[in-house]
Amino acid sequence: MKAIIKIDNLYKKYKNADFFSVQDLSLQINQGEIYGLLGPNGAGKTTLISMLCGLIMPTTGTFLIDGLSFDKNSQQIKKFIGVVPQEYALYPTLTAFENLVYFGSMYGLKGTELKSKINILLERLGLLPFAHKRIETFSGGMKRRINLIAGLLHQPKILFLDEPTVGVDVQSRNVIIEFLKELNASGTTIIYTSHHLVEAADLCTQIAIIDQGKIFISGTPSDLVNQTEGAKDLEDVFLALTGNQLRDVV
Ligand SMILES: Nc1ncnc2c1ncn2[C@@H]1O[C@H](COP(=O)(O)OP(=O)(O)OP(=O)(O)O)[C@@H](O)[C@H]1O
Repeated sequence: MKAIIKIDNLYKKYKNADFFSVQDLSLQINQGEIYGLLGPNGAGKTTLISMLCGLIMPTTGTFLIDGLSFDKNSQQIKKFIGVVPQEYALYPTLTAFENLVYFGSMYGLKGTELKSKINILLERLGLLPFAHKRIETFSGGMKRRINLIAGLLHQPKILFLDEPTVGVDVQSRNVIIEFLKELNASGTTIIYTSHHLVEAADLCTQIAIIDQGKIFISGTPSDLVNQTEGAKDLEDVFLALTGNQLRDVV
C-alpha cells in the first residue's frame, strides 16, 4: 500500500492559545482509502485537516502529501488536492452554475470542458434543474452538494471534506455518501471529518478517533469495535475512548 499522506509528530498551537489543538500526531493514510477523522467538538479535526490542505501552518512537525511538502511544493500539491470546507464558500447572489464557473476558473479550467464537467456533476448530484437559480434560494442540502462539486471540478486525486453532511436531510446525505463511494471507487483518496458515527462506519475504510489533539485509536471500523472491550458498534468505541463529558467551551 502506498502512503499518500504521512504525518510525523505534528503540533499546532494557535496564536495566543494556551494549549495545543493538535499534539504529537503521527499518521499514515494510504492511497485509495476513505479515511474518517472522528472526535468530539473541539477535538482538533478541523485544525488537522486545515493543516493538511495548506490552509494553516503547523507549529512544529512535518507531513508529506504524495511525497511532497507544502514548504517547497505548495503550488504543485494544490493542483491535485480538493478541499470542501465546513462553511459554505459560495456567492449567494450568483447562480449555482456561475459559482462553479468561478471555482473552476481558479483551477485554470474554462470553456466547453469546464461547462461539460459542471453539467455532469450537477446532474449526478441531482442539481441540474437548479443550475441557473441563485444560491441564496438553495436549501442547506443543495448548498452542501454545490460546495462538494466546487471542490472537485479539477478532479483531485485526494479530496479533503470537513463534515460534508452536517445539517442536511437524509435524501441529500444519501446522494452525497453514494457519490463519495463512487469517487473513491474511481481512484480518489478521501479524508473526511464527521460526527456521524453510523455514516462513518458505513463509508470509511479506515478511521482515527481524535480527542484533545491526539489520536486515541485507528484502524478499520470493525478493528476498532473488536479492539474495544464490550463495544458493539463505533459509538461504544467512541464513548469508551472519549468519555461522556460535555465539551462546551466559551
Ligand atoms: N483560530 C483559532 N484560534 C484559537 N483556537 C482555535 C482556533 N480554531 C480552533 N481553535 C481551538 O482548537 C481546538 C480544536 O478545534 P477544532 O475546530 O480543530 O476542533 P474540531 O474537532 O474540528 O471541532 P468541531 O467538531 O466542533 O468542529 C478547540 O479548542 C478550538 O477552540
